[in-house]
Amino acid sequence: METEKKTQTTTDHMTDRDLSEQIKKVTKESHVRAENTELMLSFQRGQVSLQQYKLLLCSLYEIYQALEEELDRNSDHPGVAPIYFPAELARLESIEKDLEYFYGLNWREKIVVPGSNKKIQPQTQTGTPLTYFSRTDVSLMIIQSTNHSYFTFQIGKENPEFLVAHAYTRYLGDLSGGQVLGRIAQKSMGLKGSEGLSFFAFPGVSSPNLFKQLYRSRMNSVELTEEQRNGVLEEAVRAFELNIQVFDDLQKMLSVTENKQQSCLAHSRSVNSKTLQIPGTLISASPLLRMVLGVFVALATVSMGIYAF
Ligand code: HEM
Repeated sequence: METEKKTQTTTDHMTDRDLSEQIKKVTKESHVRAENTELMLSFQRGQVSLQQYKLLLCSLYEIYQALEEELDRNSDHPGVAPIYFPAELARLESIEKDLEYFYGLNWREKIVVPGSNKKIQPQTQTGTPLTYFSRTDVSLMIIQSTNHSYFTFQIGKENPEFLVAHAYTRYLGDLSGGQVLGRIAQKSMGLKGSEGLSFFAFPGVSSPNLFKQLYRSRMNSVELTEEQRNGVLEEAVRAFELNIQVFDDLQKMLSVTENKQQSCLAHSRSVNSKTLQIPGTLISASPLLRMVLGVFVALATVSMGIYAF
């Protein structure tokens, strides 16, 4: 892009007083931890499942909705204007496209919640660790994402100059490791072409590397007092932590769902329930399907009994 070329030269002279260098340094350790979350390791091993990816998209939807709303609202703020690149970076629409691909046209109804977010907020305002499980796994996830949204909203209102920390963490990550992850995800899930993978595509960015250079130089052009600069650096570490937390919780949620499904089958307890719940999807279990499952479980139990005998 034209803008990329124009500012490229300015990035050759970075100093360790540059925000882009400082932010990279202070988040280095968090980056390693983010890379080593179970979810990210699944990606790197080429073992990401459709279920993991779909849940990740739901979380990202919440995160980018909050982030981009705040960036848009503060786009004229001197701390935001230089790093405001909606045409090149905005992810919300592409995530919506992917969610529509996986969940269908009425994906909003299926992935549940927002709307009730606001009522849930007092829970998160205290910064209480999100350890409790709510009614469904999906709303649990939304509560976690809301935690992220809450922080973004709060800083957008009180310290818009801190938004650069959140924007850096997500967008530069998406333009770096994210590019490789997109290709891995496509292979591991056996997706055709780019369907369901819009999140990873940046049609407005012809060269991610050049664009990252431009972005860094814009970050460095933001004028900050010493106190604000320290605040931004702290916020960046926090942004990484929030991402790690979302990934960890998402993974925990998946194992809870898997366990639930297993115990559901093992004990054939679905007498009263007409649905098998999988985050974001409700698979209706018809009476016939339930009967077949029941017979299957009974046969398995009998065969195990015979084997043990
Ligand atoms: C599988 C997981 C990941 C891999 C393999 C990965 C890999 C990479 C690589 C290779 C770079 C380029 C480093 C450089 O240019 O010096 C990078 C940069 C970056 N990554 Fe990641 N990453 C992963 C996860 C994440 C996550 C989860 C986040 C944040 C939520 C993130 C945020 C960033 C950021 C902000 C940068 C830009 C650093 C800078 O140039 O200042 N990464 N990542």
